[in-house]
Amino acid sequence: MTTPIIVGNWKMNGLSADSADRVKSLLAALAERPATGTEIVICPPFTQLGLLAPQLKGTPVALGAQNCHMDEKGAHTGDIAPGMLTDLGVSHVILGHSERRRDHGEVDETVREKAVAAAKAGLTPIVCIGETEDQRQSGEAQDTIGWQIKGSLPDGFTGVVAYEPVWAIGTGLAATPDDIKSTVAFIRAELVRQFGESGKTLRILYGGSVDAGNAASILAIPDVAGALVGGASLKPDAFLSIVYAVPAR
Ligand SMILES: O=C[C@H](O)COP(=O)(O)O
Repeated sequence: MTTPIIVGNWKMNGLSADSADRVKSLLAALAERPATGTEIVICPPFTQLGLLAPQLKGTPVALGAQNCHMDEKGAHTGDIAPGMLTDLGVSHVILGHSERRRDHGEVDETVREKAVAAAKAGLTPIVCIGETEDQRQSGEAQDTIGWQIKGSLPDGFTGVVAYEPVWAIGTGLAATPDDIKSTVAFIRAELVRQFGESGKTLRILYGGSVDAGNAASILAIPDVAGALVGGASLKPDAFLSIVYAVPAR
């Protein structure tokens, strides 16, 4: 059976005090009302990982990072190796987020190399794919996603795929359930084409303006295993509403 997964991507938000408070609120609520059977991951900025790791140890909330390098160590100023993340107790890493593709020239090939390195270090890679507004308008959404799947996911990939239409990120305009359903069906077919049997079980998340109001309808889509949540993950109540909106399957 597929384990649902809700991932909170804090992006470049969080100082020591507010991060610790946010986690405290999450843990207190989950102690009152456990979300048994759902994997919950929060991905704060690198600067908070070491501080939050002890707070999260032994709790139902796992710790993720927002990026990593593809090398184990070396002369890469300002970068973080996968082993440095596991060393802190990090278990997941987001790779190829469209904001990194946009701001840092991240391309499919580097995402693939990072996914290999992350998995080798014992991290679960969460690889992001999704079309821009221009690609959508020009009818290239599926081609784009198809190429990203081929280019970003390495042989033997066992991580998580996050479908995030770029135009839906941070805009308050989530894709409609019908659109998500058809795109996820396309992604599933591509995964099966690329990986055979194992492509049938890889988890696919949706991300892009998921909030407390739309989570239930998005998470009810049969092949959507969860959500990658940005803005709403900064508000414990909203994030928890999304966690609790995961349907029993
Ligand atoms: O990683 C998260 C996504 O980019 C979605 O962000 P958002 O929920 O703020 O639209």
